[in-house]
This record gives sequence, C-alpha cells and structure tokens, in this order.
Amino acid sequence: MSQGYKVEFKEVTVGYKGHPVVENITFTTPGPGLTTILGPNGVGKSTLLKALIGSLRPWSGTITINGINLGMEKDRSLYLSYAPPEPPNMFNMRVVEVVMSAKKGKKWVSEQDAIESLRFVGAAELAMKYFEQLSTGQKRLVLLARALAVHSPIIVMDEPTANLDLGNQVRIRSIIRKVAGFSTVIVASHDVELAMDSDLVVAVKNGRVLMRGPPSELAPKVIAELYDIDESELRFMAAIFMKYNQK
Ligand SMILES: Nc1ncnc2c1ncn2[C@@H]1O[C@H](COP(=O)(O)OP(=O)(O)OP(=O)(O)O)[C@@H](O)[C@H]1O
Repeated sequence: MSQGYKVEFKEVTVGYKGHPVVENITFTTPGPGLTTILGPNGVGKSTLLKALIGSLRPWSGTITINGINLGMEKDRSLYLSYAPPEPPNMFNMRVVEVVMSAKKGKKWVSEQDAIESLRFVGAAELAMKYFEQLSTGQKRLVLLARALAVHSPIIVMDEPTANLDLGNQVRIRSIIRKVAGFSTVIVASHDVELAMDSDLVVAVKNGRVLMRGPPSELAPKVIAELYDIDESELRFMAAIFMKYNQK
C-alpha cells in the first residue's frame, strides 16, 4: 500500500454561480493520518471535497499535494480516490463490478483487488449481488471498498458513516483509522466520534474555519458554538468526551 501525502488548502474560496460558500479556508492535513471536516448542514464540507477532487475549481487560493499544485488538468486519480455521499445509479452492475470500475490513472481495479477490498470492509458476501438492490448502508460499504481498492495515497470520503447501523459505524471507524495509518484520509462528516478519533479536525462555520487542531481542542464549548446550541444540550455526548479524554 502507498504512503500518505500531505494535502494543503491555502486560503481557498469556492462556491457556486457567483456565491461563495467557503472563504479563505486554510489547513494542512497530516500525511498519513485522518482529517475530519466537521460543521452544520450546508456549511460547505462537500464543496471543499469537490474542490479537492477537482469537480469544482477554487475561485482563489490553492490546493496542493506534497507541494504540487493540483491544477484542473491533473489526473487526480493518480493521487486520490473518492467515496461520494450519495450512491450513484449503477444499473445492472454486480457489486464486484462496481468496485472494479474504479481507476488509478489508466489502470482499472483487478477482480482480485476488488474482492480483497470488499473483504476488508466486511462486505465480501455482497460481491455477486446487484448494486441497485442493496440498502443505502450496504451501498456505502461498497463505495468505501471501491475507494480503497485503488490503493491511492489519499482517500476522500463524504459522510462515510451516514446510514450505517451502530455495528457498521464502529467497524467503518475502525477501518478508517486503520487506513489512516498508512494513507491520508480526509472525510466530511457529522460523526463527532469519528472527529474525536482524528488527527486533525477542521470545524467550519459560516463559511470560515472556526477551529482547526487536534480533537483534544474539540471541547463541548466548541461543538456548542459550531452548531449554535447550548452546552447543556450536549449531555448525550458526555460518554464520547469521557472516552476520548481518558485516552
Ligand atoms: N451544485 C450546486 N449549485 C449551487 N449551490 C450548491 C450546489 N451544491 C451545493 N450548493 C450549496 O452550497 C452550500 C454548501 O453545500 P455543501 O453540500 O457543500 O454543504 P455540506 O456542509 O456538505 O452540507 P451537508 O452536511 O448538509 O451535507 C449549500 O448552501 C448548498 O445549497
């Protein structure tokens, strides 16, 4: 497997149709390691990931990988793979074929690598099923396997634990942690537990970075400010904070 690379966002502003969504976003990921972008609905987490994977052009600022500027013309599949938030329509394709449809440069994923990747995420038994007939959570596992199968140095995931049952959430967090041991993993997520398990948290509010640092800085006060709620309403998360503070 490949080694992780550092991704640097430097004063990135990006948006749609003349309206900026995020402005002057700056952070550098550890490489290898796990970076979680956290923030309220609609704040621009997916938009930042789209700028990273090259489906949106930053209006200003730069995104670099190990110092290399990712112009829009670069073949990013050589550096990164992406698991989208919503499963795309893939009619009449078996799961193994969906995983094999990922590419690194000009090279498709082999059947052997596809099966191995499905096994890695605990979804090997789905290999011969039709993708369109899976549940949303099963599709998410397959898309994760697809992103991992190309062995990219950088793996970008949008909401990797959404729609998963508790067991699969725990398993996927643990897989993400494992992968982050040798790759650069960048996720956009609402999963505070995943954020607490990260090496770097970037909390975005009103289009700006509210907090950027290790999860130890993600105090209840910061979460409350991020989501415009009262700290006393975070009681349900007490166990999470206790677990990570005891580490
Ligand atoms: N294709 C698009 N065209 C115009 N506006 C868009 C487009 N995609 C997203 N937006 C807007 O950009 C803003 C940020 O959306 P984005 O999906 O990046 O947020 P997010 O933080 O990922 O949200 P969520 O947590 O709800 O998934 C929202 O106001 C959204 O309506």
